Amino acid sequence: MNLREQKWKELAEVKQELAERDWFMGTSGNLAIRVSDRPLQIYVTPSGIDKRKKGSEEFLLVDGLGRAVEFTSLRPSAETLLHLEIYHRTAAGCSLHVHTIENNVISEIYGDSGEVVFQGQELIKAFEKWEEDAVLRIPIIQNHSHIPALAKAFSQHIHEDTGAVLIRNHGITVWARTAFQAKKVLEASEFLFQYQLRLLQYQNPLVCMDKCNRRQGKLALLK
Ligand SMILES: CSC[C@@H](O)[C@@H](O)C(=O)COP(=O)(O)O
Ligand SMILES: [Zn+2]
Repeated sequence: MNLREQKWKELAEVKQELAERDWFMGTSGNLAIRVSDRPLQIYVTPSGIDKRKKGSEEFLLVDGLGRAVEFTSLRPSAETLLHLEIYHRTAAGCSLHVHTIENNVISEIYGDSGEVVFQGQELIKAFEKWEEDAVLRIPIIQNHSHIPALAKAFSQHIHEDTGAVLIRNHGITVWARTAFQAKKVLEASEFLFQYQLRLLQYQNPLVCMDKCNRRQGKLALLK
């Protein structure tokens, strides 16, 4: 198996696992893997397709500017520029983007603070943070519809070979050295989001109800 085939297989396997988790609702999500460095080439998912589908059109090869390297009728993911920011700035080998209810709700609850912070959670170790009092900060950026603006805002938070950024009411993008590690970071992030939401529900049921009632009150006033 040559390098390209190997990278294709690696990304296809992760894609299959994320599909089994139902993390590609409504054609959302996009994935990429580094194939070569000089010149930079990555496999990325095509735009607008159902990422649960398997076959010969799961990925296309693009260059460092996001242009298809070989003749194809497929369009690269609309968010290819975000993936490229990662590969230009770090030694990451794989990047994954998914929309889930949990990552969207967390991004809305903590969006005004610009980050969601975790501490004292075992799964922080998935981010290569091993100290007992380690703090994990996941930045939350605005969801600009202009992709170059989104990519610029996103790039401000790419500092290491492993990382994660939430895009408010949109989804999460994670990256790491290998496809396996990127999947690990993604799963750990989603675990932490689910935990945090469950905790908030138990700790603040009255606050939740109050907010809900106020919102309903507002809606009633609008009618
Ligand atoms: C189906 S709307 C979601 C898209 O706007 C986008 O956010 C997304 O994740 C998938 O875009 P794509 O161009 O298919 O890679
Ligand atoms: Zn998206």
